[in-house]
Amino acid sequence: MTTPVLDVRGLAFAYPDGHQALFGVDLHVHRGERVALLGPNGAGKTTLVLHLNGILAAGRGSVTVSGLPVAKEHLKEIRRRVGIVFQDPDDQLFLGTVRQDVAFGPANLGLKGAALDRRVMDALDLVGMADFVDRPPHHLSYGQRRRVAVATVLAMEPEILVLDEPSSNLDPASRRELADILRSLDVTVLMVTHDLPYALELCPRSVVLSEGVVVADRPTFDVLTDDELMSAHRLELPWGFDPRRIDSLPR
Ligand SMILES: Nc1ncnc2c1ncn2[C@@H]1O[C@H](COP(=O)(O)OP(=O)(O)OP(=O)(O)O)[C@@H](O)[C@H]1O
Repeated sequence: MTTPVLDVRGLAFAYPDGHQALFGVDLHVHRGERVALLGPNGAGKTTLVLHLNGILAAGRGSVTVSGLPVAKEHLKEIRRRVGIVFQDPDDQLFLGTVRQDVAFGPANLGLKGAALDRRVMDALDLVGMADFVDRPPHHLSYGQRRRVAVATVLAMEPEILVLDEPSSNLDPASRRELADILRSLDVTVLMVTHDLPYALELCPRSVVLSEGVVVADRPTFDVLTDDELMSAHRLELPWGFDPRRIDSLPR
């Protein structure tokens, strides 16, 4: 078996006020997988994600990314390997142009000149935003800003792309276009979402976190059709959506 890209073992964490948010979480993600992280509000999903690039430090247990422990001495490399796209694109876009925002991370790693330009354009091409390279991000629509936020992370050539609620606030066409983009990328994906049809469409595997514990780690279809599991952990499908009536599932 190859080394997992993401290897979380026995991760436990309490916030400074004493609230225990994670109780011994195990999660192994291999190269090329797309995994959905599901669970009700307050389950600990964000807390887990914030451990993946060292924003929070494990109380107990460990996180490694392609064999490298998430620890203070490796943070720069860990943050290159783990690209997190936060829910609000405006948390990620803060410079004058799309080019500057996408160049920011790779320039910090020392890339310059033509190599930096190529990296920026390649990342924007992947999300279909190359024509917007000289536009100010605040002149773009929300869906376009989300794509540029994904490009800022792709420009770092991460080993794992972590997306927090990628479909939120997108209109149906933008939601589908982003799904097409994510499916086309040659990168390992961990996606936090409450949008269960999106999880089914994009992620063959789902991990369900509830009250700081992994309660299921199975094919997404199996999770979404397990009525007992779904109702026990406050997971609900949108009205009228039946996973059994989907023609083809992602691989
Ligand atoms: N800074 C903090 N201090 C204390 N408790 C916190 C803090 N941040 C989160 N929590 C608590 O930790 C638990 C897990 O929160 P977390 O944000 O990880 O959940 P989540 O699964 O991401 O929820 P949501 O789906 O609502 O985004 C919750 O009970 C929350 O109230």
